[in-house]
Amino acid sequence: MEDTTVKLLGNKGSPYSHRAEVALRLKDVKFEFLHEDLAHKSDMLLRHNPIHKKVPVLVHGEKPIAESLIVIEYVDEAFEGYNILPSDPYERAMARFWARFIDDKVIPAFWMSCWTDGEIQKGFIAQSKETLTTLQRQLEGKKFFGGDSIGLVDLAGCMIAFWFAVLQEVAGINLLNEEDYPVLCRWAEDYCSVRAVSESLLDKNILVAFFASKKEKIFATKAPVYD
Ligand SMILES: N[C@@H](CCC(=O)N[C@@H](CS)C(=O)NCC(=O)O)C(=O)O
Repeated sequence: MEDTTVKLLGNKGSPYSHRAEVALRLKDVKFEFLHEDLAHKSDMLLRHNPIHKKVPVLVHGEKPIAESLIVIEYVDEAFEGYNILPSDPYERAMARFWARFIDDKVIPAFWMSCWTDGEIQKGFIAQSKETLTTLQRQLEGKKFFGGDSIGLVDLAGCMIAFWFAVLQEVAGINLLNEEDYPVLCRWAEDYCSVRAVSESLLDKNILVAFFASKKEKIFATKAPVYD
């Protein structure tokens, strides 16, 4: 008989892992969450994602799927129920465009704004403000990027909705705030209160403590630190 079990190799502290987990919860897929300690990766992770060695990896039966945005699309296509991507081809293309914009532009500029200082930081803060303003414009007149319910771009933006507040608190900056980004902040609250999302999130204080304990190392390397 064909193996149809679903396993998610993930880590609750990872926004990329969160994307995959919420996708499965939205679809009501029964899955086993296999926690990965990223300082000591399991053989299963290394075997299933030998190229990037990162979470998330979805394992459907014997088949591994890596890279969070690809996992979301796979989950949307492989399982019935909730539609994460729009059915209209143009709308799908636009959702993919904005999800990529978040990964390629919004996250890197914000991350570097947190872990640099002086003139270099000023440059990243300017970039970050521009990307957040551009993204906020996409939300005008809508509850979620996906419309009335969350979709691909909302999942892609989970780091903005939850992790950015943690990072800026630890870094001591105040980039994403109510005054400058009222629409994004309202969206962040709405996103975090969707059940599939809140069930997947760690307590914010745990994340603050985690990043605070790694602050100097991250500042020095500009990269996430897992050990
Ligand atoms: N582009 C990847 C990024 C995934 C990623 O960066 N995962 C991190 C956790 S937040 C990871 O597993 N890092 C382990 C490592 O870099 O060694 C995706 O979208 O899935």
